[in-house]
Amino acid sequence: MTDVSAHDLVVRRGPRVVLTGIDLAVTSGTIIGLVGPNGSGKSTLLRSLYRVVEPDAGVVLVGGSDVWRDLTPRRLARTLAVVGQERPSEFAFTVGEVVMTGRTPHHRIGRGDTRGDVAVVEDALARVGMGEHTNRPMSELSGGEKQRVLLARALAQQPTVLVLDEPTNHLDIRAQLEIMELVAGLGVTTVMAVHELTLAAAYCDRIVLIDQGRIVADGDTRDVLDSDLLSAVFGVRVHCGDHPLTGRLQLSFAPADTPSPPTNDTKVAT
Ligand SMILES: Nc1ncnc2c1ncn2[C@@H]1O[C@H](COP(=O)(O)OP(=O)(O)OP(=O)(O)O)[C@@H](O)[C@H]1O
Repeated sequence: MTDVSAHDLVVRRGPRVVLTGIDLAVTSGTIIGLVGPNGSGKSTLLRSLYRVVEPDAGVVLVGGSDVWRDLTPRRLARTLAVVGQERPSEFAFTVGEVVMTGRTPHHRIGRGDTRGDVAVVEDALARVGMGEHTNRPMSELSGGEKQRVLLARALAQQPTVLVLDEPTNHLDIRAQLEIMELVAGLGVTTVMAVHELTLAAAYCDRIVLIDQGRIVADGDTRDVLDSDLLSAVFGVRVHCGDHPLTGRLQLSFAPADTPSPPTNDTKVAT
């Protein structure tokens, strides 16, 4: 098991400060949901965790190692797998070939794929419901199928840390729930950026709310996904209630200027 932390991170892009004063601690085996408006800095924070954006100040530790000073990208990839927003240029390859690239960090240079690698790839594809698609070209897959394949590639890395940037992008509602159930069942330390706040509420152990490059709340799901806080950050009306089917937190939204119906007795932020 591996924990992840960030200490006093600052990221600048040209004259802009994109992230500042970021402190984050992710305990082994927990799922953290990173939520916030467009452009608030979620992807930049994730990219600094997976060693693509080097912070201008501060430190990122994965399993106690400083990702920039102690780890090469290859060594980090033996521990940490990513499903990012970047779309790889691998669409000339088959599904099986793309997922097999997840085994590369574990290969000695020059070693070919083993039967063990093939078994890991088959298992990863089966887990995301793509076991029948191994030989199809990536170029012909739908957006949701591609997203599942990219998750399978991350699983094939056999990581102890997963970083997911909008993992349910392009997925239909059933697939969203299946993927979140799968991730929750892995028991792997997970940091994910999520726009679907009801999904974040259902599957994350903790929520970190980020706005304009700063963490504005970090805590239990029901404390952070609070109607007043979300209303202030997103500029919309928010209703928090219990999901009628699961009892988990459920959120509904309306434009800021929406009047309440006459007999509304539920908690709604204005
Ligand atoms: N390389 C860059 N150069 C200039 N500005 C950048 C760069 N990368 C990110 N930014 C800016 O930093 C801010 C944060 O971007 P980021 O992608 O981290 O936001 P986000 O919260 O992931 O947004 P979204 O929800 O829209 O995906 C944005 O305003 C973005 O335009």
